[in-house]
Amino acid sequence: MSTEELREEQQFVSGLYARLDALREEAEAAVRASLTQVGNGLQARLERDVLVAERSGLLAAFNAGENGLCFGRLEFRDGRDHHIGRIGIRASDIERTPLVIDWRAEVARPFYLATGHTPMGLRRRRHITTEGRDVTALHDEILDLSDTTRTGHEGADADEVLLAALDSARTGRMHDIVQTIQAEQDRIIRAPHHGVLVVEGGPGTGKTVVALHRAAFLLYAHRQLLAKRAVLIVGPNPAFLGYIGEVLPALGETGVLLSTVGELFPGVSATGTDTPEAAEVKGRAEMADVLAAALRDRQRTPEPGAPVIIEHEDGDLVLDWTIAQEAREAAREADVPHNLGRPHFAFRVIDMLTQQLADRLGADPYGGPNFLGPDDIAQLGKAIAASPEVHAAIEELWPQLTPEGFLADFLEEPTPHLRDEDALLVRRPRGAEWTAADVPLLDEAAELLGSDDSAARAMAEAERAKQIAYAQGVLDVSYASRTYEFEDKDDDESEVLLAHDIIDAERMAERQEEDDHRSAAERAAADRTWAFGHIIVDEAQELSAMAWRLLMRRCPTRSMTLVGDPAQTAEAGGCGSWESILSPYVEDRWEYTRLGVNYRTPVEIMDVAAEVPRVEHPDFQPPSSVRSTGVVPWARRADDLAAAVADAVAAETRDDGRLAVIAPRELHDELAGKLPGVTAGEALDLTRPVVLIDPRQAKGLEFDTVLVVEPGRYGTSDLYVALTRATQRLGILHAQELPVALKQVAATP
Ligand SMILES: Nc1ncnc2c1ncn2[C@@H]1O[C@H](COP(=O)(O)OP(=O)(O)OP(=O)(O)O)[C@@H](O)[C@H]1O
Repeated sequence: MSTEELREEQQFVSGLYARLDALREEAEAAVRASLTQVGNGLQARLERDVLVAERSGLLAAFNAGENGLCFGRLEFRDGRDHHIGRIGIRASDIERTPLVIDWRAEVARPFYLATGHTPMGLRRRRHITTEGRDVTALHDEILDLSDTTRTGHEGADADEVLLAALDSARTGRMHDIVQTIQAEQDRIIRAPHHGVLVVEGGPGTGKTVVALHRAAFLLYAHRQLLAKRAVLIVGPNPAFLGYIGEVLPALGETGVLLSTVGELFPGVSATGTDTPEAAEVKGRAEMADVLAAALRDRQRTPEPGAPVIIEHEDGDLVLDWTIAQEAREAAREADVPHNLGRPHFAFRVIDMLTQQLADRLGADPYGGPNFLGPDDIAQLGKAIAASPEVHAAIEELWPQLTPEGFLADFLEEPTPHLRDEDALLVRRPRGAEWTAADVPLLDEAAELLGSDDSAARAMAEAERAKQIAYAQGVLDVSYASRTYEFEDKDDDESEVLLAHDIIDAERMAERQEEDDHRSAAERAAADRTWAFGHIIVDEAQELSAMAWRLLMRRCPTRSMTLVGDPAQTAEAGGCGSWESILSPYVEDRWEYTRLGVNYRTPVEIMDVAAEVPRVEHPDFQPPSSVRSTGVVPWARRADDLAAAVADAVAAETRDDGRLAVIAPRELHDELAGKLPGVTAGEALDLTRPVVLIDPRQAKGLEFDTVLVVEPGRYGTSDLYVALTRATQRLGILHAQELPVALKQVAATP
């Protein structure tokens, strides 16, 4: 191995870190200085905010650059020579020469796509491995076969770097894969952002990690739009979101909101749980009509012949079926949400009651015209409109409702709108905790109800227009700030990232509203009506039809990436096929793509796991595993299951890496008692060496070693998920019979 090459690369990388340090210090100093700057007036505040925002964004990127700043090098046949890194950095010279190119730039693509067959102009591709700031290894691939120059770092196996990454011990947190993105993954990451892209693939094919890199790529390629509208990533549960939460910050990206569907109704935290059957009922598409019908029932009339009598200073008012019916029709014809229809209803009722009173008070006993003039009638109308009794009667017939109040009423008594057997499943007393399956229903209710904030909106809009106009002026004069070091686009269209690109006038103005310094993602989290720039849904196969309605409302442009695996569907309410999910929203205008290589599970484990779906689908083909470890899965029968699990955990725990015991929930208490220091329950800490989870919690996660306990009690898809979580070793412990699919697993005493 040539130490000279290594030394030269080290020198380059050290220089790069020195530049990173300088840039970071500059940015920190700028933030500090701006924060202490007490300028006078709005302009000074705006300028300060611009600076703080752009420098803070840069700081996040610089901090991300600390680990694995530079990991590749491309030498082209035409003499071009580029280093590839996590972020782009330029030198301080007058030309602002790119030192390292952002992995997302077009010019970096051959790093991921070039092959001996299609070298994309490359002579040599180098993988640079670093630990901290030290270069520890180089792997070179010669792509131009006529080139006879050798560096001494040509590896026998081009996949060495990938395999080292796949073999490494797990930490309980997902890591980025910028150094080893595979060609099939690269195409998905960089696919155009318009429209719906479905990414399907079996366990371990990189769906999640690819989706996260896609978010990073889209934020890079469409920064202006997405910094403003933010990207939403939806995952199945909070533990999973914790597991993937470090990937985007490690790529320098912060404009992303990670959320479960249950967290998407601001002000409501879904702490309750539903039975799977209740969740299934609540998730059905027909619930939209059911809620609409329940709401129509809240728009009432008195029974014919049993009018509401309202005491009034000028005599009783009779609000009968005819008046209420006519007012209700008029309000419904307005075709607006319920709460916005209420003023229409109230207006008609007041109008008709006024007429009623006027007819009575001004009647000419001799049959002539009414004595009252228009002014008198207007006076009567005012008095009626101000009457608390009249308001109470209107409220009774067409109440002002909140989504929470309306849904709580509905769940307390879901008949007659639901069939008896379904009503039995979802019925619950008022005041019960909200569940994740309630959130799409609350969102639906909010849509049906609307809120009468038109006056407030008009005022806010006028104020905003003023702010935008002013902020635009400030931006125009204050940007001589071409001090960005970022390499942001490929060489051909090389362009320095301007402050304008990061903060435009609109966003600037938004920042000013009530001194609102939150990021777009933070503001989006607090706003039910926020329209995201792009939505990524992981484990998309699990979402109910009602959850899809909620998500589609959050993404009117339908710029979405959906990743999932129908074979892993666990929720009874999960949608059956991509067609059935998507056709109501985009018909057949969506792209479908598949990932076919399993990067997680070695072939020995996958052979065992694949037998599970094959019981029902004999032709089932799992993704092909990229690795083989020679370690064969085992099964052990034990009467004292908890003791056997404790022994197995002791035997399988390694110094580094993570072990998961996956067991049915009802065994958790007993198992936890035998596993000191284990983490379990809702507040899981996945970074701990041993975790105890049930199959649903295991979704999307991975561990070095997995012990699956009592698999006979799992459903097919839960079992398939559980068996495909290990990167190295799989053991099965059972007291009951093994399911047929696992009978072949080597039994150990
Ligand atoms: N190109 C790659 N380089 C390095 N590691 C990779 C690559 N692709 C995938 N991986 C790793 O493979 C593992 C599985 O990836 P991921 O969790 O994204 O798969 P998945 O398809 O979402 O799986 P599942 O459906 O089972 O949840 C992760 O550890 C991921 O980092």
